[in-house]
Amino acid sequence: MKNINPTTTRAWKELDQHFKEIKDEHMRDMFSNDKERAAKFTMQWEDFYVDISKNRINETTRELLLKLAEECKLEEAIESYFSGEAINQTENRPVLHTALRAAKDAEIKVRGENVVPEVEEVKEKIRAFCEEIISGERKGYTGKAFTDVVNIGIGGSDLGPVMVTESLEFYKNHLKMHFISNVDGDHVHETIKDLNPETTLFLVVSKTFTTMETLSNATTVREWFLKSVPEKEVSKHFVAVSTNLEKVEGFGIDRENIFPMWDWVGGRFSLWSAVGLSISLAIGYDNFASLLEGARKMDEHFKATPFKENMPVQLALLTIWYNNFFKAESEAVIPYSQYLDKFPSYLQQAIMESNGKSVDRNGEEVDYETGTIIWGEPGTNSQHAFFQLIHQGTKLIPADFIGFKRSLFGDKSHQDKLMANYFAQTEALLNGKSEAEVVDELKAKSFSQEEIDRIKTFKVFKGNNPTTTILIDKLTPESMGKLIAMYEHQIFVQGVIWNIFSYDQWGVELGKQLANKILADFESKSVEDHDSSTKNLLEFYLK
Ligand SMILES: O=P(O)(O)OC[C@H]1O[C@](O)(CO)[C@@H](O)[C@@H]1O
Repeated sequence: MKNINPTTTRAWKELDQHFKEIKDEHMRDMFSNDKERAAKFTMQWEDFYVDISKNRINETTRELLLKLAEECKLEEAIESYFSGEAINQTENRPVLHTALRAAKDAEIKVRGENVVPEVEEVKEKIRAFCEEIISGERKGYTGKAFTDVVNIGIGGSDLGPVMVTESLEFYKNHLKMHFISNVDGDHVHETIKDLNPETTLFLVVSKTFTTMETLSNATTVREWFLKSVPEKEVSKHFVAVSTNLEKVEGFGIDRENIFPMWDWVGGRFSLWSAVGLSISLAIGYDNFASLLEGARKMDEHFKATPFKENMPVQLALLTIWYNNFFKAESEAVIPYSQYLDKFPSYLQQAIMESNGKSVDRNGEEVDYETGTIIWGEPGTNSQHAFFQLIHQGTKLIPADFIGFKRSLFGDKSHQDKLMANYFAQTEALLNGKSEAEVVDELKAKSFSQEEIDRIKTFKVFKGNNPTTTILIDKLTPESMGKLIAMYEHQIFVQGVIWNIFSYDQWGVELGKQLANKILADFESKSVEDHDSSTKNLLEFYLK
């Protein structure tokens, strides 16, 4: 059976027509014409309150988007996703990050074998290891307890761990965490310069153990370590997380110091596996388990909730509405919590590496837009940086506003100011400010008519800028797990509707191959085999 091109569905055609009817409607009027609007477009589940009413949709839009999901066989796709079918067809693998947080007694089969017992075994290894390191029972080569942990990894082997570790900083213990990702030697040396090898633990994290950045960084760190420590002590200070046990052993890390993972876990969805070892070390295994539990609850919500009330489904359908009908070029994610500083960068990999595809599941070039561009920064900082463009620029930028009802230190005065801004921005983006309002305001400030006429147009805000408000009770390991999993499933739904394979990343391979070629050219000092621009640049660099 051919996979469905979404643009050939009846729902798509109806959405096209519906879009023409609704595209100029102002959300201000939608609200004043329907007093029930907010209630109709709000979803509540556990500690999550998600309000999508400040979006340029009405009930018909929602119905048609749901019809699109049905025609694209979303329900069947979810079943295949969770049951371990090889939905990553270009790599012939299942996509089972959900198995990493499944209940202990769940049965999830990969190639006929239930993988849950093996997952539990690795979790037990993580738990025991973290407890020994945190308590100081397991020590470095001179008998001192560990004080610092360095995670060496890149992409999914870095972004998830660093983002969660920083997001859950409040729950952290005494261990100081460091993350080395970039192959930039300055990054490596800046990180290790003040570390004491006697009390530092290194985690080399690479699913494939072939990634140039991680192997180079790990080699440099190992050499630095061996400058002051005998080689036999490496096993006390270096552990690895990988699927590639032979390569790790080849690097000189003992088999008992390897935490395995599996090819059915995609790098950008791997923080729930042993890739999250740094998270578990930083916040303790019990908190790591709560993070997983939150994600498991979101998995259940996603599987069992009717699509109309289903948070990941509704968020995904909105992105399709803006991306494919409004032709919005990007989406912003604005967390109103400084702890979530790295959340937008984490989502950039999760979303853009997954859905940046232009060939559909039939192997044909798509003739519609896919993958959305994601960017963002925490509020209120971002209000003083790029919000001007969202409010008064020419581009339509739908934005997710993530906030928490309660702060962690309980400073109500700050929390109220932070959240006043959070609510105010979505209200301002919705309503804008009309010319009449601007004129009244200027008159009240005793501006002359001449001055009013001169400046009024600059002060008008058109409004009608869509936002989704994701309001969560409190930032905890569990709510963080739910939040991340919500976006993971949003990515899945987008991929199903766009009819693309979300779980490979062939697009990053070419650059890697060329980097290796150029590295070889540096050695041989021969740069002939390049386009003239690259050749000139290489010559200039080598001079
Ligand atoms: O964990 P590895 O195998 O070192 O890969 C790191 C990253 O490289 C990629 O394969 C490509 O950037 C990512 O998907 C992955 O997260």
